[in-house]
Amino acid sequence: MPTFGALLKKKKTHSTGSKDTPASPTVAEASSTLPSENPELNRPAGRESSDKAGSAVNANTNTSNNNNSHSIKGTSPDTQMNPAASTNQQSAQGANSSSHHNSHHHHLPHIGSIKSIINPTHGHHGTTQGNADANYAQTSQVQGSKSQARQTKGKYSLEDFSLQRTLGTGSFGRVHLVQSRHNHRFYAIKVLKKAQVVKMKQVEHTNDERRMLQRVKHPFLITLWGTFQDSKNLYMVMDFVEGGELFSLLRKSQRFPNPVAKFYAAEVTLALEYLHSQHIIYRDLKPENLLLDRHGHLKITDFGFAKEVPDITWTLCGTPDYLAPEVVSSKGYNKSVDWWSLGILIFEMLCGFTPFWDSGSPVKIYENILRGKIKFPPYMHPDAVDLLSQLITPDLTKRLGNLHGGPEDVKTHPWFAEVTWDRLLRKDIDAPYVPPVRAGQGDASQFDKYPEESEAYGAQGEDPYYNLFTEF
Ligand SMILES: Nc1ncnc2c1ncn2[C@@H]1O[C@H](COP(=O)(O)OP(=O)(O)OP(=O)(O)O)[C@@H](O)[C@H]1O
Repeated sequence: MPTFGALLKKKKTHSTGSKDTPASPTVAEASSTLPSENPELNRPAGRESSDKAGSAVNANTNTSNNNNSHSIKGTSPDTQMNPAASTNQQSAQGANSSSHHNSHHHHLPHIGSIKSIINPTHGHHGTTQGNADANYAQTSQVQGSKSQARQTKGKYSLEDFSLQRTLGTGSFGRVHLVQSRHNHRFYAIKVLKKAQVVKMKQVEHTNDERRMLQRVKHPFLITLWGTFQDSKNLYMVMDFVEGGELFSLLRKSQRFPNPVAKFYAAEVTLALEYLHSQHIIYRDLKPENLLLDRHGHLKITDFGFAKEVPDITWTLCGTPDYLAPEVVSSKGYNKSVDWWSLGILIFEMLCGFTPFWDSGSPVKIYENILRGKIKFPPYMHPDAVDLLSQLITPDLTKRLGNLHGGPEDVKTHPWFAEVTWDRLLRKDIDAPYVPPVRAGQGDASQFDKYPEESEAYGAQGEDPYYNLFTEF
């Protein structure tokens, strides 16, 4: 078993660049906006893009242990409000972190005292947003892949926001907490340096990220409100997911009790089911990319590797620990890779380390993946062992999720027996851990602190990459 210290570091995303097979024509730019979007601010502006992934989440329902008291009439206290919309003002206190969250701190958060998190009898006080999600859930099943894309291109500009602290950094830039100058709500803006994106051959992935995020709408996926760009950077405006990364919670907890892991795994399963129904493979599942909203529900962030793939693709990308053997050995692959990664995620949540981890060396990890031997610790529930054996299996004809029954096979596995899937989708089940955040205040205390950069955004000037990010 790896030492705990070695595991505190975040896992790096890897990519060989954009070599995917040509995906089917991407969804056309939206012809209509969502009803909640405010058309006020449709500026013909530049574009921005973002790349790579990190982790951020956001959520929108009240649960019985929700301590938020900040509802604005008629809306969820959460986000789901167009940054440009002028609405009732919330207190515009500057965001800011007070208590820095120390990821090396080993105290256990209050997740041990979970009520039966999967038990539907606990639960629920849906807010407006929660109901909106529920409505969505119902209609989405019917509509299948006919979802409407939000209009995101060139929708905002830097002047619409006041920039606050850095929430996280990635390979191409950083993510900032920002406050809308219009509705005074808080958002997260991912800033990507174009030069860095180009240098790392991630132009196609960055454009894909924007396109995929624009398309998706699901309770457990981050919402992208808009994108823009200046001569140096691409910008993506997203919900601010206040509760921090699942990664931090997991490292503090060392490992999750069986029902806690089950709760998070179930929410991820629903998100994967949805993405796959849209013919999108996610390809970068890991706790670093799962954010907790203020109520403790998950939001998957970082669509830097998400791809529309009707059939198969070949790119080597993702994070070594989580790669399926067919990716490592450069065979064509499909959505089955996400089910493999779900297995790795569940393993990591239950054990505190990934099954193929090996002194942090990607090459050794790849060897272990191809060898395919997993040691399940004795404390792992037999149902979990059975599920993981079926997810983390190199044989694509045997991998759960990739069989005839599709995601249903995963959802009906005995390990998930107590999960009431429809209620979970409505966020009608209390999360096992509610992050201690001051809701709606731009409270970034759940995020690590990062040194701020002095270079100002919004530079005018020549843009050598003007033709590469036209969708932003
Ligand atoms: N919507 C959000 N709300 C709150 N925090 C966020 C949000 N999006 C991202 N973050 C924070 O910023 C970090 C970096 O974001 P992200 O992973 O998307 O960037 P990246 O450039 O893709 O990173 P990487 O190179 O690791 O893939 C995340 O780990 C998370 O902590």
